[in-house]
Amino acid sequence: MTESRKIRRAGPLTFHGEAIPETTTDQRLLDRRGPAEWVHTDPWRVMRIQSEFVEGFGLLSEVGQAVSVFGSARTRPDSPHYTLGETVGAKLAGAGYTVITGGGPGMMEAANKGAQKAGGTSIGLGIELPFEQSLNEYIDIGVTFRYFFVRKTMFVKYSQAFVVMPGGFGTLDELFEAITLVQTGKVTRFPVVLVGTAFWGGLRDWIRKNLLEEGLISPGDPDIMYLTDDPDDVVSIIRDAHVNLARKDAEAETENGT
Ligand SMILES: C/C(=C\CNc1ncnc2c1ncn2[C@@H]1O[C@H](COP(=O)(O)O)[C@@H](O)[C@H]1O)CO
Repeated sequence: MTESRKIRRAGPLTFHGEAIPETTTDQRLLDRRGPAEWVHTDPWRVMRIQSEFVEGFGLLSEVGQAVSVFGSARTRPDSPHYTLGETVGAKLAGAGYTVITGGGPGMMEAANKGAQKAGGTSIGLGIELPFEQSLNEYIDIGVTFRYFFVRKTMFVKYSQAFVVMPGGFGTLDELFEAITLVQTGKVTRFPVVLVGTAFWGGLRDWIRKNLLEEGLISPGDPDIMYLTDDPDDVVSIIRDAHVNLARKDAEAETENGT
């Protein structure tokens, strides 16, 4: 009778005889610490980035129709802009939209507050910053990201419109990212509504004069942005855009015979 060769199965792998490792996978994981520098390397960061996507998708994938509201982190609660942001948040919630913001103070807080007080769902997608900051107190569901670009993906993927209140560099970054995505056809069903004609009118004029007249954008591009002062308009612009898109979808389906 021949002596049977030793065998080790490790997950999908099978080792025989001399090929059997000295330790098991669990021993290598649990039995010693080893050096720690690798947690500060890019390959490990990729894993952390991946886990942020996983957490974000997991948290937000069951959220219904949602609108992201952007605006200054510095607006004070006694500012008329704050009151306007609160009203916009409330109107969006009243129309059945979940309100998503950056979860911070100022206009983000205003929109979250309005949405929550109106009985809607209020979400904050916070960002780790060099200084201590917690999510504002008007958030039902919150997550804090390490990476700006992961967080930006969440705003775009899980909202059906962007509302942009008065703000500074961060707000402008979010606005220009949104209109670039629409301009390049990366998102196709996405109204971008700027609230505050006195605040935003100058930017729209500048875009028309300097970008359109110079041929740096196409004639239809300025129209990617809607401008209004009226919170009711915000809701109807978004609703109408979605109704039009649904109608176009239905027409396309009929044409394709699907
Ligand atoms: C400046 C202060 C706090 C910053 N905290 C923020 N928390 C969450 N999100 C933020 C914060 N700052 C900027 N953002 C994002 O950019 C937009 C606002 O930027 P702006 O430069 O103030 O216009 C906003 O929509 C966020 O998504 C001190 O309190």
